[in-house]
Amino acid sequence: MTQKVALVTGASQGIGEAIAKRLAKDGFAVALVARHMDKLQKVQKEIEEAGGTALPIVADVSKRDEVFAAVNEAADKLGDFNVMVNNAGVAPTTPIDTVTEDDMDYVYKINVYGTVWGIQAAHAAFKKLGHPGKIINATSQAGVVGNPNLTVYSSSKFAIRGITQVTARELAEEGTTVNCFAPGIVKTPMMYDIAHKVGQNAGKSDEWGMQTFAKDIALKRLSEPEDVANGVAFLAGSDSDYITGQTLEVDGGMQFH
Ligand SMILES: NC(=O)C1=CN([C@@H]2O[C@H](COP(=O)(O)OP(=O)(O)OC[C@H]3O[C@@H](n4cnc5c(N)ncnc54)[C@H](O)[C@@H]3O)[C@@H](O)[C@H]2O)C=CC1
Ligand SMILES: CC(=O)C(C)=O
Repeated sequence: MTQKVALVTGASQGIGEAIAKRLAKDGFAVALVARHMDKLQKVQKEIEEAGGTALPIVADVSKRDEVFAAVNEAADKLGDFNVMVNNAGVAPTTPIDTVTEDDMDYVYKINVYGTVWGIQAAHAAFKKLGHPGKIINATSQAGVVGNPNLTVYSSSKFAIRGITQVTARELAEEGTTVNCFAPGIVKTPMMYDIAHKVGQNAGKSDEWGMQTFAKDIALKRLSEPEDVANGVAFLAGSDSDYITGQTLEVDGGMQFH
């Protein structure tokens, strides 16, 4: 049997890096996409040292042609295309009165447009290869319940859940599933940046900022990137074949619905 191929965007650090490493461990050949080759090559080396297969590809997910080129390169060089993980995202802190047109363009072009381009490119590859696949999008607990001071980010993550539901219905006939994962408060550069701003505004430490988010976690601990990768591994594997259009919350029990 040929090796299945997954592409993970935002694979140079944080949650994307953990997902890429987990999917490689599960037997996927993994295309690693982000904007900086040196960081991707570091992740590639670690995957290969652990016995996996990884291909670094530089692309900006806000650019449609770059996302299509990345998917095509992954399919050509790795020999198939089965799973697309639209994980790349940005999360500036934006209290409502400060929101600018530039904030809206910046966040929506990466988080929302990037997800749409990723779904389109993956779907085109599945059609060309003549088989269905799995598309997995990053939303957030902040895309399930609005989070203060994150108007732009939170709303972009609500949009991703909407796009997931719509495309799950559109692609179901072909056997392709589309789901999202909703992390909680994960120890990554993104979350430490948000915590830093919250702490700074209150004249307190980054750790204090982190705990303001963490206080509502039922399981009483912050998330490791690997906690999220475990959920994504389930959505990428055959045990989730009968699940589509859903949001898998991997947040230690922050949001219940
Ligand atoms: N860290 C957290 O607590 C949470 C994160 N998430 C979501 O999980 C995903 C991953 O987040 P983290 O790993 O924490 O973020 P991070 O900031 O640590 O890493 C983001 C990754 O995306 C890449 N990226 C950013 N813009 C890009 C672009 N235009 N083109 C290609 N790659 C780009 C970065 O290079 C990096 O590899 C994001 O979609 C985020 O919104 C959701 C809930 C909580
Ligand atoms: C960054 C994020 O997704 C949060 C705070 O849920």
